[in-house]
Amino acid sequence: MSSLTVYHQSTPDIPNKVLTHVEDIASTLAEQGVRFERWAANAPIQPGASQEEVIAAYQVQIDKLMTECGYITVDVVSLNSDHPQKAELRAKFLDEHRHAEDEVRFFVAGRGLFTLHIGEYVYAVLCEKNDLISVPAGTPHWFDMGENPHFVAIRLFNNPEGWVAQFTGDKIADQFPRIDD
Ligand SMILES: CSCCC(=O)/C(O)=C/O
Ligand SMILES: [Fe+2]
Ligand code: NI
Repeated sequence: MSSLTVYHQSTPDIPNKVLTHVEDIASTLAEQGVRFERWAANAPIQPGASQEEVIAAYQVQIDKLMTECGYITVDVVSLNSDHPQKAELRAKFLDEHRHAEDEVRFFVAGRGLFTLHIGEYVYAVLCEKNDLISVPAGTPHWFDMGENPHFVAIRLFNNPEGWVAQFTGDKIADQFPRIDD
């Protein structure tokens, strides 16, 4: 079940609130400029599926986002627990970073935990299959896929280079809960 847990940055052990209804998650995140929507990811895609397979299965949804929002690049992160670089990839995304463009991710299988650091608050968004999230450019955040990743996310970018991150150097992510494996 998708969820949103909100903390003050000084109390990583004590959530201020935990939301599980999609409308509550979406409205709370919208107050911070974050888009969260429930889409339909009905194609039989499994973690480990190729980028080509995933893009072909979701071309309609990708075209809609590209046309509506002006994204120009798309790629896919498709990981299962057999991936040989799973530990390195986990560590990279767990380091707090920002992007110069919106972070747009459509989960079409599995799940992952995005944690956003906005002002003094921390918003941990457990995204699952069917969830679309768009985090505004410049928002410090990190992402946990767990020790045994199991997800497929379509990523859209408004630059030709695709994934580019500026790491903040802040080790705050180490204090906050990670995904339950
Ligand atoms: C869920 S897609 C992989 C993670 C990613 O692209 C990112 O930028 C995490 O912050
Ligand atoms: Fe990111
Ligand atoms: Ni699954």
